[in-house]
Amino acid sequence: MTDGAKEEKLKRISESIRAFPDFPTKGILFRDICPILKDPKSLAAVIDLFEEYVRQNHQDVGMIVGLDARGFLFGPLLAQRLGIGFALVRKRGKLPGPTVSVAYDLEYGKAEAEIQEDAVAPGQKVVLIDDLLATGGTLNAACELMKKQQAHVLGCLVVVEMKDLNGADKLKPHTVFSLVQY
Ligand SMILES: O=P(O)(O)OC[C@H]1O[C@H](OP(=O)(O)OP(=O)(O)O)[C@H](O)[C@@H]1O
Ligand SMILES: Nc1ncnc2[nH]cnc12
Repeated sequence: MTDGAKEEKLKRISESIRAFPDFPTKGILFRDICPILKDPKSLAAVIDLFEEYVRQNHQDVGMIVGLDARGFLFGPLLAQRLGIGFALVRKRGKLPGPTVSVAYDLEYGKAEAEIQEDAVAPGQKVVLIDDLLATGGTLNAACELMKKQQAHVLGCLVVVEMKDLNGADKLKPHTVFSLVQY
């Protein structure tokens, strides 16, 4: 992809993100990615850029792992493009069968992340995906789950990174690739 094509895609994506003050609680500036999904070119741009990044940086990825709920909007599309599978990390209590879970904090509350025991294989190389990185609590919990399952995290992908909350620091040594930064 040329630099010009990349710039054009990034512009279209950033124009498709809205901000809502004081949602879901006072003091939070909520970055809403819903308009990306309403615009097929913007959604395709997200997947194009993620696909190129993964092909260039994580050639040996075996599975895309997406985070509840907005990671599910992008993850399966990317996995299809790459010709690999997709696994779900869900909020606690949603998945049947044997599961493993990890508790975590996020920008506006607490939650527990869960994965089915057989979702990823020991030694499998995975890339994690979500819509947004804020404090890093959610992606960090997913990294913990991968560790418990002895899967190897190659890196994390997000559409939006809230730089001032330093989520990327919490995820070290894992890397974060983001498309739009605030
Ligand atoms: O970096 P953090 O501080 O952990 O915050 C980021 C997470 O918060 C949001 O999800 P949320 O838990 O609100 O759930 P949803 O996707 O189901 O709306 C967002 O989609 C990320 O998953
Ligand atoms: N500011 C924010 N906007 C959208 N999703 C979020 N998840 C955590 N913080 C968020």
